[in-house]
Amino acid sequence: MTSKPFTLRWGVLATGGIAKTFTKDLLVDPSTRNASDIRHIVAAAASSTSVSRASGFLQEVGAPASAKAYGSYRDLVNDASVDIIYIATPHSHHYQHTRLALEAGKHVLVEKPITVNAQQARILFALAKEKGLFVMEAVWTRFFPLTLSIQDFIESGRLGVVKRVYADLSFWNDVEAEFESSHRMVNLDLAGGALLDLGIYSLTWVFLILYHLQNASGQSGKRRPEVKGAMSLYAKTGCDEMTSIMLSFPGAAVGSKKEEGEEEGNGDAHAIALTNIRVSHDPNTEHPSASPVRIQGTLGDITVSAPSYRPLSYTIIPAQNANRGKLANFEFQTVEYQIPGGGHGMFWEADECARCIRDGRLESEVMGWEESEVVMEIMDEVRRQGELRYPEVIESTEYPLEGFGL
Ligand SMILES: NC(=O)C1=CN([C@@H]2O[C@H](COP(=O)(O)OP(=O)(O)OC[C@H]3O[C@@H](n4cnc5c(N)ncnc54)[C@H](OP(=O)(O)O)[C@@H]3O)[C@@H](O)[C@H]2O)C=CC1
Ligand SMILES: O=C1OC[C@@H](O)[C@H](O)[C@H]1O
Repeated sequence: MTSKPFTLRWGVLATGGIAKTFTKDLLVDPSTRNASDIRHIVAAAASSTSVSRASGFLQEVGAPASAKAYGSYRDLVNDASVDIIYIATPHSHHYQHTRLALEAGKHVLVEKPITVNAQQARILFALAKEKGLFVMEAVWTRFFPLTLSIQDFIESGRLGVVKRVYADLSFWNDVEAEFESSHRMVNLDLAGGALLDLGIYSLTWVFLILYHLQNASGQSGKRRPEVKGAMSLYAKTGCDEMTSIMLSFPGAAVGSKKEEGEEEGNGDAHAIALTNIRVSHDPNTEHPSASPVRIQGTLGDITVSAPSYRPLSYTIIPAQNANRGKLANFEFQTVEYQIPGGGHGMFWEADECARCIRDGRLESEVMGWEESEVVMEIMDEVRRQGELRYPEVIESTEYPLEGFGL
């Protein structure tokens, strides 16, 4: 007997670039990705600019005629026919808009980075817990079958003990010519800059392996890394244009299979997380650079194709040399993926929201609250070391504040 799929009704808050991409993915038939247990309905969208912008958006993405258009975010979160709000405003606005939705009793999927600092994230998670609502940071890369397959491979122990992860997401921009000072990539009032927009993916790859896969049993929790950052600021706006982070995970190397009774811990692991808006991880597509993500175990490497936020292949490379030969039990292989259904690949995170809400879970195990919080703490620390502070109004935890279209 097949049971009816669980239906999740979405309200889209904001009508910019990623809101369009995500909403189109919501409309992709889940059966194209072999998902028969859930379905998504685009129930409404809101623009802070005008109701006509919201209706133009709904038309453009191909939403059903029943979808409602609102000219205010508050009206959207108060719509009884909406279960979950997808927040796609600039980073600076995530805290205020997530609170708006939670206070109205709605579940939330909020674009990355969840907030501009860790304290804001903590408050949101506490509020969601108090109200019994689901909240997740929309780090879509975590939900790709490719990503889960890499994690499985490492957990199986076949790569040995992971000692080092290198991850880069950087773009070759003519910053002065391409970005007006008001552009969200460089505007400090919108928490612009490389770290929060792109560097979060480099940290994501580090965390997917060296944090997420840590075996925390028998310890008081997962081991957090020590962090050293280098940051250079863009003279025109003060946002970060280059940020490089070294992380050391003491005694937290992951990957080997432990035998019964064996001591916890595989020694240290190191990571390098890079981001830049002056030079690229791959400046010339005719002559591709080395992989932007490299995971190095004692039995071999995994390299991941660019771009690191939406890779379509990875390669497993068994370590081998004249002295030691090959100890790994796998062969060199490139594994290729396609995004099904003509979508962009954002539907997998939407499916996760539906399943969590269906099952009464307030947080996802793939992108849980604690991990979002620790990543934010690292970005706070790197900013502290780099002396980058955003304007008080967007670092604030006060709510509600004027000027956020509430
Ligand atoms: N997961 C991913 O792959 C991606 C994620 N992102 C994330 O999504 C978020 C939005 O990025 P993106 O869609 O590219 O941004 P856009 O600038 O294209 O869109 C942002 C939207 O937010 C609304 N908004 C509300 N207040 C403001 C304000 N003060 N200034 C500007 N816009 C405002 C506007 O919609 P309206 O007028 O309708 O209210 C605007 O269209 C960011 O947090 C970014 O990190 C971005 C790109 C890719
Ligand atoms: O999340 C993102 O991924 C792709 C980038 O181009 C974009 O700026 C960023 O927000």
